Amino acid sequence: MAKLIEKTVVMDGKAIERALTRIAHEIIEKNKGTKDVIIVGIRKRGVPLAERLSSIIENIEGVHIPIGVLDITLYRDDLAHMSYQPLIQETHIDEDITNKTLVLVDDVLYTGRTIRAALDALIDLGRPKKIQLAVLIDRGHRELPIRADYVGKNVPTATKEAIAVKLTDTDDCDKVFIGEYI
Ligand SMILES: O=P(O)(O)OC[C@H]1O[C@H](OP(=O)(O)OP(=O)(O)O)[C@H](O)[C@@H]1O
Ligand SMILES: O=c1cc[nH]c(=O)[nH]1
Repeated sequence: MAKLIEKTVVMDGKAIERALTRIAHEIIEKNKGTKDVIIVGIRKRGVPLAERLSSIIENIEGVHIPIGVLDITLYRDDLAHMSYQPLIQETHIDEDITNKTLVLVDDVLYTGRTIRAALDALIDLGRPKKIQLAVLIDRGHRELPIRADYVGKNVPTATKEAIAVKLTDTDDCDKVFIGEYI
């Protein structure tokens, strides 16, 4: 199993908090408020990011935004290996998504395969009015015509590198670094 070595820290906890606060404002602005907005986090780290966005929006607007969860696993040898297949494990969205604005949230956007699988799963559930995408990091290297509406930080990377997002909810701290497999 390849080991990921930390090379460069690209966001610390403060930077992550500021980026999420900006994205929360952008979501409110783009949707002219929060009516009919549901935030859907992709496990694993998209879920705490979705919760943080929902709570920031609630602080700004005084409105609770419902959260849904998609569990999608990528089958592959390691992150440097390009051809992997996303598999939908579970979908938990309590609300009816018909005519709603869904904001999908993930930590890293890379090839776009996870988001394509997420779109398939959401469209199977019903007919949302629109689906938007928020990611903490866009590292480039798309293999599908997918782009994010809200980006915390664009981080150009080499394919041999990997982005690691660490969040206190799932790890020991809040930080994003570029690493390399050895
Ligand atoms: O654009 P893509 O090429 O699909 O890559 C992005 C996905 O890869 C990572 O998930 P990972 O499989 O590492 O799972 P994790 O979220 O549990 O860390 C990341 O969280 C995204 O979901
Ligand atoms: O570098 C990458 C690519 C996909 N997913 C990650 O979490 N990091």
